[in-house]
Amino acid sequence: MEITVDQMYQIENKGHDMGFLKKFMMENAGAASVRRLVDKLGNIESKNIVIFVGLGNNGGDGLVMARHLAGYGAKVTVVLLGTFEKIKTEESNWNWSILEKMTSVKLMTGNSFNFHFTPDVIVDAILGTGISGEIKEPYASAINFINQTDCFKFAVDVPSGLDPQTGETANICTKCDMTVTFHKMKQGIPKRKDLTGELFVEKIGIPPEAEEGIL
Ligand SMILES: NC(=O)C1=CN([C@@H]2O[C@H](COP(=O)(O)OP(=O)(O)OC[C@H]3O[C@@H](n4cnc5c(N)ncnc54)[C@H](OP(=O)(O)O)[C@@H]3O)[C@@H](O)[C@H]2O)[C@@H](O)CC1
Ligand SMILES: [K+]
Repeated sequence: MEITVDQMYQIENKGHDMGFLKKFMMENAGAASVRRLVDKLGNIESKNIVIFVGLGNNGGDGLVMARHLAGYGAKVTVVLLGTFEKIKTEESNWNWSILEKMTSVKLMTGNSFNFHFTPDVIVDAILGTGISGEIKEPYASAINFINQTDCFKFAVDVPSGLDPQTGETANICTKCDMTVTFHKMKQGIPKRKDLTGELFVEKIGIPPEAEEGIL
């Protein structure tokens, strides 16, 4: 069953109100994403993985992935597209503060994408269901960088720039090899397999009762 983005937000909020906090959903989303990536790529030890992170909860999922990937021995670089004071949500902030204590993950902020290595994998955790309008900077430059780099590209929830409700793209959008979306498929995403690559839906622990009265 495919759902609307609005239904997804209602289910997420109801689950949170039941006591299954968004930070737990985020943890499960990031962990499930890493499992899919490892299933696909096999041993990722010593692989260079760059995670582009937006300031909303899509970015938060990317921060969770960073911690899990470091646990697999990958060389992880996180590029926060802004400054940490501008992170929008409590759960993303919480995950950022954990990474600040981890020397195994390299943290970069701002809009310069000068790496002293070629990424093996890029994780696109820039924009998810919160997208609206034309893509602004520095997100647009990050999306351009991703599209110009030759490596495996993984989209968290939806390729950034793709509207998960309509399947329409903004002025710019990442083209990915794999996408993992959460809880249930959103209506617009499967219309654009050309941008999602292999597409999976992962459960993230939201109680089915959170759907009551919504679906
Ligand atoms: N559903 C679930 O159960 C769960 C969902 N989870 C995850 O949360 C994600 C949704 O998070 P979200 O609501 O924080 O929105 P998100 O996509 O991060 O974007 C908001 C940010 O983008 C910005 N922005 C917007 N448009 C822009 C533009 N055109 N150009 C530039 N910037 C733009 C906007 O900035 P603003 O316009 O407010 O200044 C704001 O900073 C969802 O996709 C999934 O990955 C999981 O954690 C687990 C549970
Ligand atoms: K994304």
